[in-house]
Amino acid sequence: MADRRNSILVTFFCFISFIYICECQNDSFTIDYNGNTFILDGKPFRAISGSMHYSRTHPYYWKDRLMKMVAAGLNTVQTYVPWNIHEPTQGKYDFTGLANLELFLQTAQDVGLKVLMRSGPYICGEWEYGGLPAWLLTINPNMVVRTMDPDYIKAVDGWYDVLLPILKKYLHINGGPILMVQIENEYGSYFACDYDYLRFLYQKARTGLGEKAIIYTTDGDGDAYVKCGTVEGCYVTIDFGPTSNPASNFQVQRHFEPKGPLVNSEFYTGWLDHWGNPHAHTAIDTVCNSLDKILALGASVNMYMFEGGTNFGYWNGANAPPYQPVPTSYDYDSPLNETGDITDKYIAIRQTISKYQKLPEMPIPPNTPKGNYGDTDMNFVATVQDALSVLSPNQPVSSTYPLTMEQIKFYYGFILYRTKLPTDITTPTPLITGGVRDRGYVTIDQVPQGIFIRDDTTQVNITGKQGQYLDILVENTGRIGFATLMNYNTKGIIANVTLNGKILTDWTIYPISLENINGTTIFQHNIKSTGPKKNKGLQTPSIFIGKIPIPASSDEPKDTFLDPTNWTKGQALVNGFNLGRYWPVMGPQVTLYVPKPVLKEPSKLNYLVVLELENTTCTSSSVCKISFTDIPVINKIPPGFHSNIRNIPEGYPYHKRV
Ligand SMILES: CCCC/N=C1\SC[C@@H]2[C@H](O)[C@H](O)[C@@H](O)CN12
Repeated sequence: MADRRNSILVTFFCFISFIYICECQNDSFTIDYNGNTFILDGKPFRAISGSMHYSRTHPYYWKDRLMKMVAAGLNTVQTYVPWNIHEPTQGKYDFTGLANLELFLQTAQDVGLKVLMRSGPYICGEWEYGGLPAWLLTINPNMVVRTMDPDYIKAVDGWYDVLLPILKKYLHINGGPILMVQIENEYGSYFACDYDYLRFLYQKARTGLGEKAIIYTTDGDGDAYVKCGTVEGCYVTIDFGPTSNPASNFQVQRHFEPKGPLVNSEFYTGWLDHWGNPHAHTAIDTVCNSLDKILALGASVNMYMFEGGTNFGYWNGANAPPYQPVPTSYDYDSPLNETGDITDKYIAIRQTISKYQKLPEMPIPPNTPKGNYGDTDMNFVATVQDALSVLSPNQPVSSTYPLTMEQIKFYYGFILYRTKLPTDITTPTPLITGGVRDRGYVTIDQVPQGIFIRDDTTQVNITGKQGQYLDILVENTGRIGFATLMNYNTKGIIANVTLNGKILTDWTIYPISLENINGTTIFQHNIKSTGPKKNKGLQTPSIFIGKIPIPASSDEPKDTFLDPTNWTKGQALVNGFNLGRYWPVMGPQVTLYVPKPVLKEPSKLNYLVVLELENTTCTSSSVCKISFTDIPVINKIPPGFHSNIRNIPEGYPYHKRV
């Protein structure tokens, strides 16, 4: 009898122990330093990951892109948290629309992807100011970001108090999809090498995320980079592209992590663009041959980018020196193109992965249909000056000398500086400024005189009469997001303006909000304008509006592309959604991506609003056109280049990246 009781007790104990072990292994993610691998829920895990930035894809399409990543054999998605989209003004937070972080994390979990979370506060990524909020510059324009600068640290501390509880909730060890959290970004590439700053971030993250969370860093594959890029407690990972030898690259990681999983956090499938340079291109074979070697080593790898997406609005960043803004398209020549379509690079990468990982038994989700809507008649509304009642409805700022955008707490897009000519100027006279960031469109009583261009044109010769308006419409084309010049990022007019050597004073400053213009406001305000004036090959910066001719059909609207060919440079908004900047004369990007969800069904009016800064074929009396096409062009060969970049021939079922 006693034996029977004991055997039942032993069986029961074994059962309880088994349950306990299983429970402990569920919701666990650890590093096995002896096995050189991650352990996920008790089993070895190798991340096959791709980068997609939620702030660069319309949330309507997040699931589409993530499902395509699953279909390619990926088990993980990597993404950045852009601080500036979440805290647009200090102490005010936004987690909606493109900034809906929790929806993105929930969607990733729903499709079965784990997440590598890059929490910042700095993220680089060719994003505006590397993700840092521009209001930092109002606290102290001489702030040295990414250091223990007290003003910077106070702002980071406040932001992490908001962000970390969200990330903790979504950690895998708490039932969410996040496997591990990166702090900072390639910090070893930054001049400061401030270990106290890294320790602050690490301690803040450790406290906020808990003892079990894996916190890591990413740096370029060089000992000097990693030495300044990481700190005790963080797991070291590196990044390198497809043209080097993975085995030797990983030796750098091994210098700092003798044991543990090999991780390439950014395996470049393509590269970034700058306005005026040819579209980046990395050959498919180059990418796949190197990926094959990385996978053969048993390493975890994140493909940067897997889907690049778009810098909507004013969110593009810039590099320097020389100052080079990044285009609206963040296509990155990546496996999923800017609009999330399958490319032949996707097919080839999927094939490579299939050698190491059983592909899911699911069809590859199809490309989204594209709408070819033809020409939109664009009607002249007003010059910027004549539309100020709508574009800048609040009281303008008056100042003896020009103030920066940050000084008037207006951070992105356009700002108009106005003063009056102090005397008659009968012969062309030099108007000079050493500090317009980044392009300044000069008019005298709305007659174009020329353009100030950062790092290029600092003098414009003007003529005019005493008392006429001297206007400078300044475009902030994106804050620098990499290296030392990040600390020189104020925008607008940042130095005095002189006319014939004399400092001009008594300025009136108008922040410009293009979102205020739509199909009703222009009638409500009964804007009157004498029409753009033309001079020196330029015309007064002007607003145009048109109704997009979407046919009445049950399968409309669709994704489409705005083609501003015959226009020069400006900004485009559809139904108030800021698509981004266009600059077809410069390239490589010509068309702007219009995601389907920003369009209304055909029975309703879809308005296109354009600010054209330089010139068009139309005037106030003639209607001009902008077409909506189903074929993107982002690889125009820019002036002065004779690149061998091949056009992307269109083809079903996917776009060819040859
Ligand atoms: C040679 C410059 C290296 C700077 N690092 C870059 S340029 C493209 C990518 C993205 O910016 C990414 O956000 C960086 O982490 C690494 N990287």
